[in-house]
Amino acid sequence: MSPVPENCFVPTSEIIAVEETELNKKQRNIGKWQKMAKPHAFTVYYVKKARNHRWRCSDVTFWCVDEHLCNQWIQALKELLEMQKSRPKHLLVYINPYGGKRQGKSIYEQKVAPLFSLASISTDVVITEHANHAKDNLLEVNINKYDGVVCVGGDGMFSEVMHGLIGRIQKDSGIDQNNPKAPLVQCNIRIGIIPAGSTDCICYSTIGISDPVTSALHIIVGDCQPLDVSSVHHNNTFLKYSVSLLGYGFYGDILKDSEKKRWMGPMRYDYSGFKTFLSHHYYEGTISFQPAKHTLGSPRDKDSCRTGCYICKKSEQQLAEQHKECGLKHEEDEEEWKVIKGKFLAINAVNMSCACPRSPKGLSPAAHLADGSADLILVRKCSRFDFLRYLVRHTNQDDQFDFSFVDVYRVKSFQFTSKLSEDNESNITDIGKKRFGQFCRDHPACCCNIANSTWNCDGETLDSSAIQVRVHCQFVKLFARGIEENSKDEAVYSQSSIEQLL
Ligand SMILES: CCCCCCCCCCCCC/C=C/[C@@H](O)[C@H](COP(=O)(O)O)NC(=O)CCCCCCCCCCCCCCC
Ligand SMILES: Nc1ncnc2c1ncn2[C@@H]1O[C@H](COP(=O)(O)OP(=O)(O)O)[C@@H](O)[C@H]1O
Ligand SMILES: [Ca+2]
Repeated sequence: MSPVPENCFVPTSEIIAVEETELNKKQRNIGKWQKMAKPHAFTVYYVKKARNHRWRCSDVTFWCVDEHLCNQWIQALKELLEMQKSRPKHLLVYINPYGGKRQGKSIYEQKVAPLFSLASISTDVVITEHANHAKDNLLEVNINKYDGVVCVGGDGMFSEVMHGLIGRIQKDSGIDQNNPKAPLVQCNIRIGIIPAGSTDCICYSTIGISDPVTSALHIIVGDCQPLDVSSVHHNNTFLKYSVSLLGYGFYGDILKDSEKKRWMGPMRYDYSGFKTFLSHHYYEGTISFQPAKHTLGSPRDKDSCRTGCYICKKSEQQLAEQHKECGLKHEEDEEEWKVIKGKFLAINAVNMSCACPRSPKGLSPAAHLADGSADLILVRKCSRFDFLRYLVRHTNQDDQFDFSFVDVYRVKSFQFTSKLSEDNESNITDIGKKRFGQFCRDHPACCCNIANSTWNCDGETLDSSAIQVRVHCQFVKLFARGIEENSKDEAVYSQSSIEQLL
């Protein structure tokens, strides 16, 4: 029997399974049970909370002499489990075998599949053979027979599955995604993430750790965490959806360089990060945005989004009211736009904190998972030393927004146009541009922008630098509980409380 502290409790919502247990001879001959003629037993598997938001599957076995009483307990506990209606029974799983350190398949088989089978969850597993395999598959599969979709991989793999699901629902509902103002249909099929990628920021920012067993347990207990999603358009063409980082300049350049170095695995981001830091390119452009007046929070808040967050709840209520009023004209279009022109080292729009193992508090520590807004972070041209000071603050407790060259706004929509595309539109000759480009390549130390940067959209590059972005409140749902406050202290478990009842 596993050692368990005295006088503790397990919420039924965190029981994973209950099974009748066959006692072997050795077990029967220990302790007080050896005097029993024929002991009967059952085992309760439950979520045990460890440090740093880590969840583990623990078990405790209860013995008694009375076979009938033992069966009654098994029956009663199984009925309690049956009452947990939000738990998934049948899941569709996509595994990217090439994500991160290429361990997706073994992580799933060794750590996740045994837990799913313990929790009586049946699965259909697809090991992807090429990029977009999962996305294309989701457009044709019979999704109604599943209680959710699980992706094993990184942020890129999550993004692929999310695009498949959202695209499928819009297609089924006859919505044209190319129309930036189209009333999109929410995605109510929950997505689970088993982290096996390079950054795993979506997983880390939604449960507080990047750990496959913890994620599997969040899926099993059937929690639901809504997430804001940004739609990205270029004029009237749909480009992508984003849930974590939409980054131009620094993070766009890192991504572009790192794609050529996939063979390095997750290390490619550190290598390309160092290179991009040294290149110190800045980009000129205009950013216009609509401030998110509906949300209660601000990006400089000291508190961060946690399980049951009241700011996200308030946005949920507002969303429900908006749905009721649907058909009435929204004033969104008439609301004020702020316009900022400048030279930027980085433009980052984040729908969540973007916490990850590299930066446990993330790019915007007070961003909310489901408040219907994104935090727009503008890092203007500054010295290399100052930019390094800014980056280092992502890894310690100091405020990364407390710099004269950094501005942060909470927004519900924004647009960006680079100076180069503005100039192109005003018909500056290409020849002149090429000469300018040549000049700068010959003098790399000058740091000026010889070309546009690229947008990094959850780890995928976008084809266009001029984009229009709109945040859709609580647009997708995850199998997750959010990040729990002091999870270790709250959770206390016991064997003796149940044992005494037997
Ligand atoms: C001096 C150290 C400074 C460290 C600063 C770390 C800030 C890290 C913030 C990371 C935010 C990540 C947002 C998430 C993005 C992901 O969606 C996306 C896709 O993920 P996937 O591959 O799992 O599919 N990932 C990415 O785009 C990768 C972002 C790259 C993060 C690495 C940054 C390293 C920077 C190193 C700078 C080195 C300066 C050294 C100076 C001497
Ligand atoms: N079988 C496959 N072969 C090649 N690429 C794939 C495959 N399956 C998925 N992908 C693509 O790989 C990209 C990166 O995957 P991801 O799991 O996020 O890993 P990483 O975190 O290392 O970038 C995603 O954009 C996804 O579309
Ligand atoms: Ca948000």
